[in-house]
Amino acid sequence: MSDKIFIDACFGRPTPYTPVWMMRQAGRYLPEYRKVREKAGTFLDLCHNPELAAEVTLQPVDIVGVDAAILFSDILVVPNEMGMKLDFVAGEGPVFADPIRSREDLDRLIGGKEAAEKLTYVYETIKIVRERLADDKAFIGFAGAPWTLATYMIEGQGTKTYTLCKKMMYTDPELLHAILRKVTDVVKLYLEKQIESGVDAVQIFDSWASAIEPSKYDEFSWKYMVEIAKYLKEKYPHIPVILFPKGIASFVERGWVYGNFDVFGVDWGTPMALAKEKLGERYVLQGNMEPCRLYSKEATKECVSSLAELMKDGRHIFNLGHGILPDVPVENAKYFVSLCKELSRR
Ligand SMILES: Cc1c2[nH]c(c1CCC(=O)O)Cc1[nH]c(c(CCC(=O)O)c1C)Cc1[nH]c(c(CCC(=O)O)c1C)Cc1[nH]c(c(C)c1CCC(=O)O)C2
Repeated sequence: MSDKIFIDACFGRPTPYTPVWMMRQAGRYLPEYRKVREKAGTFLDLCHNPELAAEVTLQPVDIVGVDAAILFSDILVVPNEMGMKLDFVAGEGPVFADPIRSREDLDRLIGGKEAAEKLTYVYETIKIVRERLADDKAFIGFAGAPWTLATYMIEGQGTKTYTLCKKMMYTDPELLHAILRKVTDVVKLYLEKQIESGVDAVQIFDSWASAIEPSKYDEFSWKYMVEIAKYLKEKYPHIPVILFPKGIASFVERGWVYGNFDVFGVDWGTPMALAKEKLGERYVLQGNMEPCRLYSKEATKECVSSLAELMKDGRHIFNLGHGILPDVPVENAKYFVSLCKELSRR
């Protein structure tokens, strides 16, 4: 048993209630976040400032009452430290000025240990949070899945069609694999360093998993996530690993998911009952309320009640099925968190 119910839940141990946190819980829906963000300057300035990044990491624990803090940073600091210049353009999201289009572009990037060692501000943030976080709360570190990171590195920005990375998938798969290999090797060391700096668990976000057709998903994404998980589980068996591939209900349906990790993050497009039937004995399940339900207390209650009933035997962690949106009323986020605890109390 751990002093943190989130960690017990990740390992499927009995807990007094089902723990809850929200993806993207440190962010713009909180006025306290917006205040710190203004003081810091740009979004990247905030990521680079350990004192302020630690402050916003802790905000949702204090304000909303979640059972775990998630490191405040962004998945894209990794390619940024590999040498790709990153900007967050207001209204447009992240932009890389020099996307990868060739082997030469890739070869220019820093890899392995050298890249992982440049992320010192992240490790500093973790050390500060560790000191300030209450003993009964868990601290989650994270990274982007190699595929999701590669989509930004190749396209140069967010995309709805993924044309350039999918063109590469079918016309030059060796180059795409070389990119994924280089990113995978950095992410392994990056997460290892997060663990050494003090996080209690890690989550890998494959937010754009659904862009890949099912017969290619394993080859271009999942196997790299599983490789990272295996590396971490062999070295740190006591640290739960959570994998979140968004939009792969068809795999869940076939019970295809494999790998040595602890928690499977269920997105909002996959029915939790299906995930429970197909994967619930092998993995603890996290999720999966549709984030837009947070706009309505009635819609929130309807979902939390049915999740609590379905998962009343445990092996569950409450979360949204993707990130919280910036204009959700804070009061509704608090309501969600307290309802999850209340309705799952054993
Ligand atoms: C795809 C992705 C990104 N970043 C992330 C993902 C995977 C998760 C997901 O699918 O939502 C992960 C992420 N980004 C952020 C966190 C912080 C921790 C948390 O609270 O979960 C985490 C875990 C902060 C952030 N990352 C970003 C913000 C907003 C920046 C601001 O304050 O202006 C925050 C709080 C910026 C960001 N970062 C990214 C985009 C597309 C954007 C712009 C869109 C947007 O604004 O939401 C890339």
